[in-house]
Amino acid sequence: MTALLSIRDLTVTYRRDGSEVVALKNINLDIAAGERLAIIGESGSGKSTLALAIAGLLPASSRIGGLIDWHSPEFQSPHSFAPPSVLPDISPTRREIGSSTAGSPSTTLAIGEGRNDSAISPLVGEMPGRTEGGVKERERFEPTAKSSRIPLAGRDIGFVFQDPSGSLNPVMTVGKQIAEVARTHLGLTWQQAYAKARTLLERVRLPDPDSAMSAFPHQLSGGQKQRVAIAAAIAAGPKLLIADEATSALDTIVQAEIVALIRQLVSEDGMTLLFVSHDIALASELAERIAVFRHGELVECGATVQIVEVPRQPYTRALLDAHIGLDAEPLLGRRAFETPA
Ligand SMILES: Nc1ncnc2c1ncn2[C@@H]1O[C@H](COP(=O)(O)OP(=O)(O)OP(=O)(O)O)[C@@H](O)[C@H]1O
Ligand code: NI
Repeated sequence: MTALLSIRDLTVTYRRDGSEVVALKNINLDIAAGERLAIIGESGSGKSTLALAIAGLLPASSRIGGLIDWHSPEFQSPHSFAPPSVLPDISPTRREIGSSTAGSPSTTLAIGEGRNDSAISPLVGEMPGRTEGGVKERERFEPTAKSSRIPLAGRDIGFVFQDPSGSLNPVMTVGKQIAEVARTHLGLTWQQAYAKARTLLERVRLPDPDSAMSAFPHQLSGGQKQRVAIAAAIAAGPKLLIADEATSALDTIVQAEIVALIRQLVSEDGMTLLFVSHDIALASELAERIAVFRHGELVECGATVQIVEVPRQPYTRALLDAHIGLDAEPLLGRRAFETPA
C-alpha cells in the first residue's frame, strides 16, 4: 500500500499559563492511502492534537517538532518552517522513509523544532484552550513551488468535529455554506456550487434536501447537522477525511448511521479516513487499523482484529475491558440497556 503520509518523531507542546504541556511525544506513524485508521485513547491522550497537526490546524501557542511527509507530488508542508531544502534533517528516522529519497514525490511537511507561528489556526481566538472548534477559512503561507501546494484543511483535508455547531455558521443557510466550500476550492460559479451542495445533501442522506438547502443549522437535529458538516467537509473532494469524535455527541442509533455514512462516503470517493474516537468498539466497527494513544504516546498500533483480539499492551486491554458488552454482542447489550423496564 502506498503511504499517504508519514509522521516522524512528531512532538507537540502547548504553552498554557506559563507552563508547557507536552501533548504528543515522538510519534512515528504511517498512514496508507485509502486506509481507514482509528486513533483511540482516553481524554487528553493527544488524539485531537495529532489530527490538528496533520491538518495544519494547531494553534499558534503550540510548538511542533519532527516531520510530516506527504507522499504526493501535489503537496507541500502545511507547516514547514522554511523550504525543506534549507533545513537540516534532524530526524534520526528520516532515512526510514523509503519513498522520500531524492526523486520521490514525497514532500517534507514539518522539520525541526519551532514555534508554530506559521500555522495560523482558525481556532486561535475562537476557542482558546480547546482543540475542538470550527474550521473555517484560514490564512496560509504560500507554497514555495508552483507545482506543489500546501495540503489545506477544507480543500485537501476534510475535517469533521464533535460539535457540528462549531463548524457551521449559524446565520448562513445550509446550502450556502456547503456551496461556499465548493465555490472557493473548486472554482465553481455560485449556480454550479449550489447544484453541488444539493447533490451533497442527497449523498449524506439528509431528508428533504430541497428544503434543507434553505434551512439554518438550528433548524436541524444534531445528527442532521453532522450530516451537513460532513457534506461541507467533503465538498472540495479531499484526499483525507478526519473525523474527530464526530459521532460522540450523538445517541447510539444516530451514531451508527453516521458511522455507516462515513464508511460509504470514504469508500465511494476513495478517501483516506482518520477516525478519532475514545470509543474502541466504535473505532473497531469502522477502521482497518487502530493506533492507541496514551499520555501523548503511541503505545500500540495494529490491525483492528489484532488490537481487539490480542492487544499487546495492558492499557489497550483496559480500554477493551472498560467497554461494556464489547465481548458480548454490544448491540444486543445496548438495546437491552435502553429498553424501559
Ligand atoms: N489549545 C491547547 N492549549 C493548551 N493545552 C492543550 C490545548 N489543546 C490540548 N491541550 C492539552 O494537550 C493534551 C492533549 O489534548 P488533546 O485534546 O489532543 O487530547 P484528546 O485525546 O483529543 O482528548 P479528548 O478525548 O478529551 O478530546 C491535554 O493535556 C490537553 O489538556
Ligand atoms: Ni480530542
